Amino acid sequence: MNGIKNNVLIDLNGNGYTNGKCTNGTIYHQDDDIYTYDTLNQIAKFFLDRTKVRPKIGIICGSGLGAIAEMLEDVDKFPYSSIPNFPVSTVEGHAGQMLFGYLDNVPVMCMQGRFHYYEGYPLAKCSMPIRVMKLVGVTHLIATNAAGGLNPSYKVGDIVIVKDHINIMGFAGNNPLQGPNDTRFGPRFPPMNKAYDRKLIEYAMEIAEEMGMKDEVHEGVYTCLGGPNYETVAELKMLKILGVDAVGMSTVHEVITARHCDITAFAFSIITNKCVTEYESMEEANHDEVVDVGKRRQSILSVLVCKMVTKINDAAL
Ligand SMILES: O=P(O)(O)O[C@H]1O[C@H](CO)[C@@H](O)[C@H]1O
Ligand SMILES: Nc1nc2[nH]cnc2c(=O)[nH]1
Repeated sequence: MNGIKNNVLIDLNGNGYTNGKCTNGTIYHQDDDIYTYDTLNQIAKFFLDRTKVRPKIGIICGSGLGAIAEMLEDVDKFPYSSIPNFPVSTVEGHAGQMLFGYLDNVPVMCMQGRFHYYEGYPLAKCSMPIRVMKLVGVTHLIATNAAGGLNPSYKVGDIVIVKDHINIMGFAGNNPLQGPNDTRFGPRFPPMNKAYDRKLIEYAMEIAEEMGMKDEVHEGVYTCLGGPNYETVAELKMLKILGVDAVGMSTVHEVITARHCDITAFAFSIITNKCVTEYESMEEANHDEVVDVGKRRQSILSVLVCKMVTKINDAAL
């Protein structure tokens, strides 16, 4: 059971949360959505006190892609509900736990479940785990997501290596960096023209070629809408004109937050559905299909993530 019931947020474990308190009496959350440096440092310390793993790479598993986390070895697991001041996952396909462990002997931390704006969390709260990653020593982010394929050449199951994004929510004045800027994380006005690391994109394309997947892997432009509804035909036609290839409801605010604090960012989408751009079409996007396609492709994506982790580590980027 998860969702919102009688104004109480219910997490995937059935715990209820109201006014920042878990209804079993434990206080899990602060009462507001401001994540100060001190609060984030406390969360980082919570992890560092409980695991010996000192991660260099942070991974975020998208919808239906939780198996990526299952490749980790010597794992320490922290359900989000056990972490002080941490939000909880309320979406199907997002287990809601932080894992620390090793991928091919490389120390990593992995979010098995992310936070979305449509769950009721402000963007800064959705992306605050990135700052926690920074504080525990992460230098590289690998963000994965499920997305609708707007580029007509994309097929369901294809992989899109994100080469750039369009921050549509930012156009409307909504940005995870809004509010007072803490220069311990980064500058007030961070550049974003090199948001997605070019070297990592090239590595990913090389890996795709080695894996014989060249035809299923593309470089593309991703955008994040607020959700939770999927797009209208007119909205998709507009996004196409803007140059968008893949449409989702995540990742952009995570990457902005990562780049602000100088974490190198890499992201890819699994195309879980084709965006419907014709009124005559009988197809409709639905989350069950999104999660199913993610699950079907997660073993190949896990290999891709694993090879990227090794490459980042070997190249000491
Ligand atoms: O971006 P991830 O978390 O992979 O999930 C995507 O899939 C869900 C919609 O089916 C939305 O949450 C969208 O953002
Ligand atoms: N916004 C959006 N998010 C998605 N996540 C998976 N598919 C889609 C889609 O078609 N649109």
